[in-house]
Amino acid sequence: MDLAKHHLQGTSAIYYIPNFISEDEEQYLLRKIEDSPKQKWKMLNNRRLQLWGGEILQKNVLFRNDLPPFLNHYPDVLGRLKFTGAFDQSPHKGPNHVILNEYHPGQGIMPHEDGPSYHPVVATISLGSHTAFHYYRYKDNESVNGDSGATGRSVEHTPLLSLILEPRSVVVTTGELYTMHLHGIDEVDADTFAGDGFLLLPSGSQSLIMNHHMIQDKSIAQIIESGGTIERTTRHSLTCRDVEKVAGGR
Ligand SMILES: O=C(O)CCC(=O)C(=O)O
Ligand SMILES: [Fe+2]
Repeated sequence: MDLAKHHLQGTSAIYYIPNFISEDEEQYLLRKIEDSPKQKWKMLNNRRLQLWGGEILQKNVLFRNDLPPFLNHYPDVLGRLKFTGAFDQSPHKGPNHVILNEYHPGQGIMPHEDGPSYHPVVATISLGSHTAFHYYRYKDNESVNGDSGATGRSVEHTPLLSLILEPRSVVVTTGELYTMHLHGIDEVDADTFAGDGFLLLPSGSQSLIMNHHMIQDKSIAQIIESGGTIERTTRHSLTCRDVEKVAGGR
């Protein structure tokens, strides 16, 4: 696959591929997720998740678990990701770890960095619903005191860049956007567009959707261009990465 064809212009290091999986594959994956044992879910305050491929327990080392067949046999999304070439420079030449996140409308994920356990390439597949995904910059020379008393760096309020992720798409983030910036999803029920590619943020300001010209879903594309609101439904995302260090060395 020619990854360069999917490069997001105006960014150093983002690739966006619509319809990375088919509708049948999406339904199959959603069924497998629904059928997964209840105890696989880790409950967080405002989201639940599952870890596949193992757990990162100490010193950024992955203690491996088998990946489920729906990731590496049918529909083999991990093989397909390898084939894009995005992971050619990573130690295992492909993702060995997947986080499944579930977001109901109104749920999201605070701006964060993914940290040093992973090779700095991340591929995220969206299932079931679109979402708006933001990258943020740290503020220069400014720190804040967090709840734990730890001093952190404060984050710019307005995203550096924003994307709409369609169901069945994959977004690949590499380089500085991964290593120096943060990413997050606002906790909103719906996304409202001002037209001409601009998203209205909860703060009232606007952010240009950088991939608006790459959107394949006609109704989503039309609302992004002309203005309007798209309700979110439940979204499942598969965040696929290569953990560099693996217990036992493989
Ligand atoms: O659900 C997403 O698209 C992002 C998830 C994420 O950033 C993470 O799990 O670290
Ligand atoms: Fe993340």
